Order: sequence, then C-alpha cells, then structure tokens
Amino acid sequence: MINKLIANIKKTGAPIVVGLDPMLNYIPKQIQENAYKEFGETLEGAAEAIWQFNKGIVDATYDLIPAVKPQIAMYEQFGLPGLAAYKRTIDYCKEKNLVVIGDIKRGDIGSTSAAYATAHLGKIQIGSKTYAPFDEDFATVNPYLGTDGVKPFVDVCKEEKKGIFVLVKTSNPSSGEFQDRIAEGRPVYEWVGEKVAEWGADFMGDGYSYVGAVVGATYPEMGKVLRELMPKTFILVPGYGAQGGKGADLVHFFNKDGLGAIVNSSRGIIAAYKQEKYAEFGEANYADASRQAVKDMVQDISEALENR
Ligand SMILES: O=c1ccn([C@@H]2O[C@H](COP(=O)(O)O)[C@@H](O)[C@H]2O)c(=O)[nH]1
Repeated sequence: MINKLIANIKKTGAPIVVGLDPMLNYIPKQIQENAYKEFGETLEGAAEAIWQFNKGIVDATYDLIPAVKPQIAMYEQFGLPGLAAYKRTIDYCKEKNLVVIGDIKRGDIGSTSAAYATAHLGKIQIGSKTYAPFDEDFATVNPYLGTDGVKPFVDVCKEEKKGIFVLVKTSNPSSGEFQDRIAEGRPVYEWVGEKVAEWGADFMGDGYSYVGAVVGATYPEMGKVLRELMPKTFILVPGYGAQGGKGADLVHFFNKDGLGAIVNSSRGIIAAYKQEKYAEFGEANYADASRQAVKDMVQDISEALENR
C-alpha cells in the first residue's frame, strides 16, 4: 500500500491527506435537517448527516488528493450508526481510488493488538466465510506497549500488503511530558523513531517502508532530527492548519526526493467555509470551500519545498 500512496502522491503532486473528522457543528444545517427528516434526531440521523457531509467533501476533492484520514473517534461518538458511517466513508473513498488511513491509534498486549489488526487491516474467518471488517489501507498505532503490541499489526500488514503509522512525536501541546523525557541520554521520541525504522527495515516498498511514523508539524526541529534518524520511513504529519503548522515548518520532514512525508489537515479543510478566508463560499457551498482549501494547502507546501 505504501507504493499506492507514493503513486497517488506523484500523480496528484499533493503530499497531503484530508482528515475526515466530521463534527455536527461543521455540518451545514440543510444536510442535518434532511438527515433528521428521514431518521429523526437520533444517532442514525447524525450518522446519515456525517456521511452526506463526507461524501460532499470527497466528491469535491478526490481528484486533487492522494489519501484521506478518517478519525474514528468522530464516528464512535455516534455509536454503532457512527461506526457504520465510518465504514461507508472508507468504502466510498476506496471506490474513488484514495488511500485510506484509519486514525485509530490502537495498541495493546499482543493478543489484543492482533484482534485490532484483524478488525482494521486484516481478515476474519467465520466458518467457511472470510470478511475484511473495516479494511483501511493504513492504521495509526500507539507504540506505548512496546514491540509485542506493535508486531501483530506488522504481521497483518505483511500478509495483506497494508501499512501502519506509529506515533513517534505527536503534535499536541503536552506531547513532551513523556515523549521528550531523556532516557539514556536521548529523548524518548528518538528511541521510538529508531524502533520504528527497525520494525520496518525488512518490509520495504518503493524506497520506503510499510511501517511509517507520526510526527507533528508543530515540532519542526524534532521533525528534522527524526527525518535523519528514519530515512526510509514515511512520515504522517498532523498539526497543519488548525493546530498552527505551516508549509515553511514542514520542509525538513521531506527527503531530497520530495517524498517521505504526507501532511494532514482536518478542520482546516473540512470546515474551511467557516474561516473568514473562505466565507464567500457560504455554508451551502462548503465542499467548494474545501476544494479551494486543498489547493491552497498544496500551494503552500509546494512553495516551501521549492524554496528550501
Ligand atoms: O500527533 C497527532 C496525531 C494525530 N492527530 C490527529 O490528526 C487530526 C488533526 O486534526 P486538525 O483538525 O487538522 O487539527 C485529528 O484527527 C487528530 O486526532 C493529531 O492531530 N496529532
């Protein structure tokens, strides 16, 4: 799947991923009203609204982007109907030839990680039948439990030719509380980065490993160190836009080949119509505002890379 991600990035010239993190307060009133008319003000109604909202965004942007990253928490908050909307979104994006990164941040003791890996990246056998329950292309993985918590994901990825992005240095303000602690002379995120490179070393696609890393755009200096420490690791970079990251902060996340990183923006794209910059689009044209926000993000990153 890393090869498809790289091919899609080359085709679109856009090293970005649109984060599908729908919240009810981003969803235009008309979409919500239509959904509630059909399903009532219920979890089912909310799930229909987020699905219709996502579909609008995907239809307006799929030709410009290589990948999407649905954040499972935004769907889980609507219970089982929300998870059905998560799955519907994944299937639709795959129909549109987009790479789907499930932002699930799982990781547990080995046997439990194996079940998570089966649910999101693998297949489950039921009698004579086989099912791929969620079937994302990549999933995000929390490495806090160590190698036996990550290995089941790597094993499933090997079987299914899928991939993972392991949390190395997250974008949030408190990420340093544990991740920046010095252990044996080096910050913990460096130890994790080195381990990620090791987990992925014998699992390579076109120049890059199927085992990637998550490093926040909000910590550009650490991104530079980690880029050098993990030269063959693809980096998923959240924190652009709503969290303050800009194109100029991102140049060291990329290798000289212009590849090696994919930058996520969720609220900055899907709720673009709420920003003053895109206000002229209006609520009804929220998807057109998202399309423009994608173009602006690509231009911002491309210019930064050209001027580095
Ligand atoms: O370090 C991390 C890891 C994951 N995320 C996720 O990315 C998006 C960011 O949303 P924005 O609206 O673009 O801020 C969201 O799903 C987070 O859970 C992250 O932000 N940082």
